[in-house]
Amino acid sequence: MAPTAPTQRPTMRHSSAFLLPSTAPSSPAPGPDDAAVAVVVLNQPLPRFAPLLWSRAAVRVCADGGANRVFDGMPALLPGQDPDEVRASYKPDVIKGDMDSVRPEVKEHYSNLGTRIVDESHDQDTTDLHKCIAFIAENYSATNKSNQLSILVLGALGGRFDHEMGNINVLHLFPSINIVLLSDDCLIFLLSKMHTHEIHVEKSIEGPHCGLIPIGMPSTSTTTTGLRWNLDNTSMSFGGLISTSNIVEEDKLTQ
Ligand SMILES: Nc1ncnc2c1ncn2[C@@H]1O[C@H](COP(=O)(O)OP(=O)(O)OP(=O)(O)O)[C@@H](O)[C@H]1O
Ligand SMILES: Cc1ncc(C[n+]2csc(CCO)c2C)c(N)n1
Repeated sequence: MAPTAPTQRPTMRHSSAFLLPSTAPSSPAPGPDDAAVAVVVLNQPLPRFAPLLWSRAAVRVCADGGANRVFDGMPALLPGQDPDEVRASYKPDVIKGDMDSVRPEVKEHYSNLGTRIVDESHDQDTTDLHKCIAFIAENYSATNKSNQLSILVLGALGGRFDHEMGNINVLHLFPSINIVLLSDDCLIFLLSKMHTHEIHVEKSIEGPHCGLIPIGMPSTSTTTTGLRWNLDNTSMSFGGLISTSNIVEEDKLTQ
């Protein structure tokens, strides 16, 4: 019998250039060839780089109580500026969720400025983040055919563990969308098995640590380049090997 040809998986490119200040001398900030960015704000303290990412985003969505964080937190992160002006400039396009956390005066404030309010209080089986990603996938990904859309989720890590797990589950629910979960200290994304992956590391702002964690299911065979402890056709699972405290050695990692 003839050997089966190896199946070609498309390559997904990952870059955190969206976090670079526009004044960085060596690496340019995101340009026209970079992915279009959508920002989702969760109900957690805003990361310090929230104003930068907000200003780079093509669409800004607040998950329910995330709107309170923008209302209270953007003026706090920009102390030299008038709070009312900050609130007028940092206006969400959409607030979506089951609306049990957004304060009534915050909802009214943004509604009066033209923010679209999508009340899904009837759905108590999906999280507010899930609702927001589904909304972006339905309404915005088709308009970005030439440019891959990256969805940056602010405040997704470092809070309540059940919420963190719910946030990670959303990565598995939308494996072909490039979703990045962010906090002040960490960023994570899914390396879907439908793709191979190229990760461009911005050493000025990320690393040197990089973990590969088989969350959700074991990985039967993982091969990497660019790390200090590369995997070579290695399986990973909880109860077996998982790659924590690995270290980035090159600007480009592959998996
Ligand atoms: N402590 C947290 N840690 C991580 N993510 C969070 C945390 N709190 C909220 N989130 C995220 O923000 C989204 C909106 O939060 P919000 O508090 O409005 O949700 P909720 O459904 O009312 O939560 P709860 O389970 O507390 O009723 C959630 O869907 C979740 O993704
Ligand atoms: C098995 C099961 N566990 C938990 C919930 C609760 N829940 C999950 S998502 C959500 C909405 C949060 O905004 C709520 C209340 C459920 N429905 N089903």
